[in-house]
Amino acid sequence: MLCVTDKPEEGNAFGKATLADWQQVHGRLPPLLVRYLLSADQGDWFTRLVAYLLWVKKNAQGPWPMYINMLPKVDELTNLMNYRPDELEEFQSASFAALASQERTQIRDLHETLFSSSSGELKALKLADSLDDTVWGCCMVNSRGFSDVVNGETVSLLVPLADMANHSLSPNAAYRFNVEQDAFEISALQDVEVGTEACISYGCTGKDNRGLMRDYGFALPGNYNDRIPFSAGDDIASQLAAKAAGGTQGSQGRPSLDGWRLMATLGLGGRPSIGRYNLDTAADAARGDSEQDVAQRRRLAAVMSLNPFLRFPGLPRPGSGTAGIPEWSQTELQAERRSIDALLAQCSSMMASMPTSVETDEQLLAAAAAGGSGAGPQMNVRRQQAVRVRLENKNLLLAAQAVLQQYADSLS
Ligand SMILES: C[S@@+](CC[C@H](N)C(=O)[O-])C[C@H]1O[C@@H](n2cnc3c(N)ncnc32)[C@H](O)[C@@H]1O
Repeated sequence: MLCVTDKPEEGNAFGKATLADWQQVHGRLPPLLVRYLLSADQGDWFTRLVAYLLWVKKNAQGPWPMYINMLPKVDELTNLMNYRPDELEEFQSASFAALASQERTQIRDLHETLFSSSSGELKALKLADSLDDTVWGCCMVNSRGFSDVVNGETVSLLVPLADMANHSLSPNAAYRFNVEQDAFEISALQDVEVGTEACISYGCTGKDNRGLMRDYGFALPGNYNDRIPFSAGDDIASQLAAKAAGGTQGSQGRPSLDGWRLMATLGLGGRPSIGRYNLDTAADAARGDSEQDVAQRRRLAAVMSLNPFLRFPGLPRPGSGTAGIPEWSQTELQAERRSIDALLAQCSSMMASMPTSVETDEQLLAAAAAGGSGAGPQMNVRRQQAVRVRLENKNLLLAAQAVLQQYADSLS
């Protein structure tokens, strides 16, 4: 394995000693690389592990060439930093495109200042002849690196073969560094049937699909952390748009929904804390891969997206359904309906801003999976992944529309 630590100085379990052991087995490393790997103040664990991997890729013998050959090639990587500008359009999302180009800029800087064989600080090591080499190394460490805290020391590792385990919201296996055995272990958390995939948790349970795409290059169907970017309607752009459209949004102001009534209608329990409704418990109960769990997580993410617009009159109210919620006057009812309509209109306009339909996206993915020509010759792995992401974004909007419609129907 390749290992770097946050405390590489002598005397720590995984610093100098580990590097010395590695060299005994696999051969000497150049002094410049050893100095870089052991200097805590020069670069963080991430850049040190990338440097280590890039050197191993080009130079190490023994089992390393076989491992490197098993790793995906740069063309196969779907991490956001690897997207080209024309491929970014496939996300149909300004926020994914913005994050991707920010990532690309950062990686170009890192390449030029550190890894580049012609200009970087480590140029004598000839680690990266092109930007693609640096992108590859960074994506590998981002998406395949493990980290663990052992005796107070944070270790970051690349562990051949162990890094084949995929991420699951309901993992049946877990990893740890076993200090007594001096071994990295993946062990089952439960009985695992023959033929069942062993999955671990990447420890990314709080990441939305943008974060997952940035770090790993995949997105989760029904990611509970995803949020619809509803506008409060009080920013200048919305006010101007509302004015141009006849002033309805401006005159109505920020949408506001009765949180108690909405949750009772949707059959959701829980209560708000620190001004924010929390559905983590319900999301925790729907961590499986079944369509039902995916749909439930989307619905919960849709409700959580409405959080900024929820009010909870008469806090604290026990979660006892609609019982005890006072009758509304016609004026109050109309105000509530206007807010629902305003939020539904935002869903429709976000949906309309994406050029393809759910059906088209599904057909494109089915054609790509079947390997037919329906997806067109341009449908490389990054484009396919972007289509999956935009389809997920649309499904989240559909879930929000369903939630809002259910609430609207309950008021009539
Ligand atoms: C550590 S590797 C896991 C093994 C990987 N399948 C392989 O051998 O190349 C991490 C990569 O696997 C993929 N991956 C892991 N978990 C996934 C999941 N739940 N859904 C889709 N792709 C996943 C992503 O491409 C990620 O960057």
